[in-house]
Amino acid sequence: MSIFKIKGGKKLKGEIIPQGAKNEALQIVSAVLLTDQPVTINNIPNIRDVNKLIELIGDLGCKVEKLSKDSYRFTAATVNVNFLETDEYRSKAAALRGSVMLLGPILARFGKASLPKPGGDKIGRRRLDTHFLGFQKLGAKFNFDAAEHLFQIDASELKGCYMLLDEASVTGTANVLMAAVLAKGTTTIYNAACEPYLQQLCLMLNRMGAKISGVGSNLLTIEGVEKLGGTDHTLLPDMIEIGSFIGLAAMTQSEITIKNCRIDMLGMIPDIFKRLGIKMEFRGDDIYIPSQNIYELETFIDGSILTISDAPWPGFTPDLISIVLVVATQAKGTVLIHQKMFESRLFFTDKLIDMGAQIILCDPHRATVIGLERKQQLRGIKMSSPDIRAGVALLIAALSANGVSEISNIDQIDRGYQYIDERLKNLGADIERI
Ligand SMILES: CC(=O)N[C@H]1[C@@H](OP(=O)(O)OP(=O)(O)OC[C@H]2O[C@@H](n3ccc(=O)[nH]c3=O)[C@H](O)[C@@H]2O)O[C@H](CO)[C@@H](O)[C@@H]1O
Ligand SMILES: C=C(OP(=O)(O)O)C(=O)O
Repeated sequence: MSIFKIKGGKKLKGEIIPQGAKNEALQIVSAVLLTDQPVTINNIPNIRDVNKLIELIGDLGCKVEKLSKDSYRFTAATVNVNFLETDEYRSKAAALRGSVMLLGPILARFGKASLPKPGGDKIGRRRLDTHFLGFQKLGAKFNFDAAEHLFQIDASELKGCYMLLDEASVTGTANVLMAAVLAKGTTTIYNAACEPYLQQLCLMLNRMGAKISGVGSNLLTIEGVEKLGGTDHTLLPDMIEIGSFIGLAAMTQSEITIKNCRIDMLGMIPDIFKRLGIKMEFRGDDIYIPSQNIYELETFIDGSILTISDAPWPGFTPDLISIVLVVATQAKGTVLIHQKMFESRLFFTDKLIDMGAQIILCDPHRATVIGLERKQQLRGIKMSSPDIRAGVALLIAALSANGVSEISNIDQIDRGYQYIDERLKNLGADIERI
């Protein structure tokens, strides 16, 4: 497995284009199984998780044509549902969380499916109850084979109904929605996740002939239809990459322009980075971040210490909490970082502490960061990337640090960030894949 070797402390400069969104790609690519007609998807990132899902779709019998470096045409005229029971499927699906979203479309179109435990980051408990309860409400019957660790699902007749999701799960909402578009009658999903990627999925399904209303809200109404047709779809820029690049610019005192950001879809992401004291300008649809020596953390209006926490959309995404935390280590001021959703995403702070950061890990969900205000640079060390976002946070720390760092387990980074070393080199970073 490769390692990133980084010589830190260099200011970077230039323009960077965000990749197509990983977590949107996983929903949208799964949805191609809902129709026997061709679906063309543009702006697909060349990253491990998405490539694996495309491979799985191909293994299931869907015709996959690569039209250009980031466009694919999928035609799922025939699908071999029995492939879901093979060892090959099981080992491939176990490698990525997104594989769980194949279930909704397969149940909707073929009435049966099986599911091994999906993969994804080990960042805390990641329940699938929302998915399963939603399918059950639509009439699916589950059988868990404990010995094989396999769920067998029979959904020969899905019927629309009202459901209140037990939590606003992103992949759970996408999955149940994809099952409901072909169910008989009307389904109402309350407490639906409503982040931009789900909005994109709804818009694409409507273009395919689905009847979904309430897009962008937490109350989706879906009138089931008999059949869906083909469409073209372009993925949004990856908002987590955009946030990561804002953090990178601030931490390394770099002047960076992030191109074509779809700023209208970023929700509160720019505002949260502004609360860290990071200056940025919106130039058309680009975000320009000037080189900044000191950035000062805001306090709350009453003068008390700022807390930054995650919440389901339109709250701040949990996937950027690790990036905010690392950026705060060089800020002026103190901030409490509260990762509410996942209980194992802050343990990487021990590596930042080894690098010289001032952090108190209060409990698995909360860390207080006392900014160094550039009085002291972080120092390069050897470390391993525990999950995708902590991996990038550590990469940002290493790029800002004095001396050489080595980051191992970079598969975790590669699963979500396309050609990251090449793109950072283009900005002037001293990074090598060894
Ligand atoms: C492939 C994909 O798209 N992955 C994203 C997706 O994962 P995923 O869809 O797996 O995450 P969920 O939205 O289900 O939420 C993750 C966990 O947060 C907790 N939870 C969730 C909602 C809620 O209102 N309250 C609550 O406590 C639950 O314990 C849940 O297990 O959404 C997560 C939350 O934005 C992101 O971190 C992941 O990057
Ligand atoms: C946690 C993430 O991904 P996954 O849900 O695929 O593990 C992420 O994208 O930050």
